[in-house]
Amino acid sequence: MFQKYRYIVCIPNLFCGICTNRAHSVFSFSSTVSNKMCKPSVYITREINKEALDILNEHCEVTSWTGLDPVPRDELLEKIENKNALFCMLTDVIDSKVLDKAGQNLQIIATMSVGYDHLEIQEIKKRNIKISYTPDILTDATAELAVALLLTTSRRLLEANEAAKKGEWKAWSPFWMCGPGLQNSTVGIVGFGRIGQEIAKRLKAFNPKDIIYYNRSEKVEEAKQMDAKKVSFDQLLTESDFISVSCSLTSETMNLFNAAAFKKMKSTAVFVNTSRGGVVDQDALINALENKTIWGAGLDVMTPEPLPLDNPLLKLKNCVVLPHIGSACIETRQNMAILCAKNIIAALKGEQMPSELII
Ligand SMILES: O=C(O)[C@H](O)CO
Repeated sequence: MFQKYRYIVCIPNLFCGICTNRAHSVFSFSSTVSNKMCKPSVYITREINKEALDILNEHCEVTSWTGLDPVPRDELLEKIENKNALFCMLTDVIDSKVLDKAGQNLQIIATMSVGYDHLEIQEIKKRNIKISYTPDILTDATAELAVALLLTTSRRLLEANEAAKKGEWKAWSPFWMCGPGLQNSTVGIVGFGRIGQEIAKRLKAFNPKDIIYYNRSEKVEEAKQMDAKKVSFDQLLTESDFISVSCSLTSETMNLFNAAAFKKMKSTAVFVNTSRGGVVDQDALINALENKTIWGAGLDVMTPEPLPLDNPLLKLKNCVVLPHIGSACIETRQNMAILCAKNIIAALKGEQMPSELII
């Protein structure tokens, strides 16, 4: 689309309908007057795969942060100025300060994540900036990780591996390294969206007695396949042997798992969180694990991330901590970046984005 307009000049402070820059005005000239190509600008907050970058480079002027760590705040505030598009990660807080710095040219914020609690949605909407995210393509990878984490926690895989390495494995022993099994258990899923349903589907293969879920709305059709039943939050807490959390972080789910919630759980319960750390009151969880109010926890997400090395969660034997790797399958992450790039190009062309966040 952009190539059509080969000879254009941008004059600041007026409106450009071609390069999509709100602060430019476009005049078409004959080739003898000017051959300056005006491309929209994109800032990427991390290094991404070549396939995704190629899509962007074809149509846009791309600048990126190439450090291994997340882009420093000051760098982001400097580089976002006058950009047309922002390709960001869940590690980047996009608030009014960033948006003010970006100015009126910013048209699309594409986050390479399904979660969007790092975006100040109201501020973004107020400025008529579009938002895209990456649902669906990471569902299988995240569900797979949730199941792996549940089994790692319940069957004490890390503890057992460490014992073997440390020479604590003296002989096969009848009750050593035992943990709760899924067979005949009750599995509770909190947040029965795409990821929650896929977790339930996978866990069904382990022959639990019941699968129950807690969700704002009832998912009658979706639940049929795994014979899952909607229950109240309290019922899920009291009846579940395994609780897997896959809801998004909102004002309603913030600290949903507090001291009162852990108290209602079975002392044999295994708690697994692959959504966001904010859904858990972490001090209450530490207490519950230390006092054996619950049996164990597997966490892919926590507060803050990364977890400081002196955090008690890292010292507890009944807690497995992973560094937020839910969607970390090679192909999944590549596809997430490609989807972000496609969303940006579509938004800049004024076309429908493949995965716009509409809330
Ligand atoms: O929000 C997301 O995309 C996930 O947390 C990434 O693993």
